[in-house]
Amino acid sequence: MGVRSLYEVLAAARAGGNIAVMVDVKFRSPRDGELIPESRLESYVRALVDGGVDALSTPTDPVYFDGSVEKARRIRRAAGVPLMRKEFFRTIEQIDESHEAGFDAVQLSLSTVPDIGLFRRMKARAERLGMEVVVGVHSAAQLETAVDLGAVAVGINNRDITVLEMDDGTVSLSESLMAGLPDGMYAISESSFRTGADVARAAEAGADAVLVGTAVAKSDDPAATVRTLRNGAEAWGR
Ligand SMILES: O=C(O)c1ccccc1NCC(=O)[C@H](O)[C@H](O)COP(=O)(O)O
Repeated sequence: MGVRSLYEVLAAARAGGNIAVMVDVKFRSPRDGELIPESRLESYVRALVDGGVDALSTPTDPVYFDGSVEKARRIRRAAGVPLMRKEFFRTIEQIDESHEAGFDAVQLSLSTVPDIGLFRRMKARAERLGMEVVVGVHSAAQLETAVDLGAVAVGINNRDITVLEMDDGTVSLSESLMAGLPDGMYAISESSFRTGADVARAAEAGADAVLVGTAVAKSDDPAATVRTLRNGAEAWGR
């Protein structure tokens, strides 16, 4: 089994002057419809691992993203890399459930958990269980809140999850927020990557990782796509 710490993946990328490649295993999206048929789950995840993916995430929401904790368990069994849960978290019990399902990390997004008291309790509970916490942000004000919360890592979502990512999203959001990132805080630039040039922009802005979902799911050869991204994003999406 490989490294199961997302923080370590981010630290290694920063130390090596690289950008880590994370893939969001998303079965459908409100914007694009079906992306990965359930019957392809294991072969898709194995292809990502073959391509050298550094870490994975998956949205477990069943309504909009066709995810589930059961599918997450299958991803867990198919891959030894760090696995992060994305969800419209509502309760502390979902944090316990995440740990029990084998997630290494949870992304708690300030857009979807705006109650800071609840946010703090969820974060503390996750950390007490030994999980890592990525604080999801979509604005400069949320980045300030993430700093106040003592975030180790932020996920800068270039798309707006409150409109179910129906917006186009652009890496320029990551570029502008990265300028206010404190030293020592890790950053994942998430969503809306279509070309190598987008990834190169995130890397130049100082992101430690990119999180790509739709573009990898839609590619004819997901392993080759991940490999291209890891070897230098320039050749991707041309
Ligand atoms: O970001 C969240 O907090 C979230 C919560 C619940 C369901 C989904 C959520 N995010 C989804 C994503 O962030 C994207 O699927 C991911 O970044 C990949 O985006 P894309 O490459 O544009 O498909």
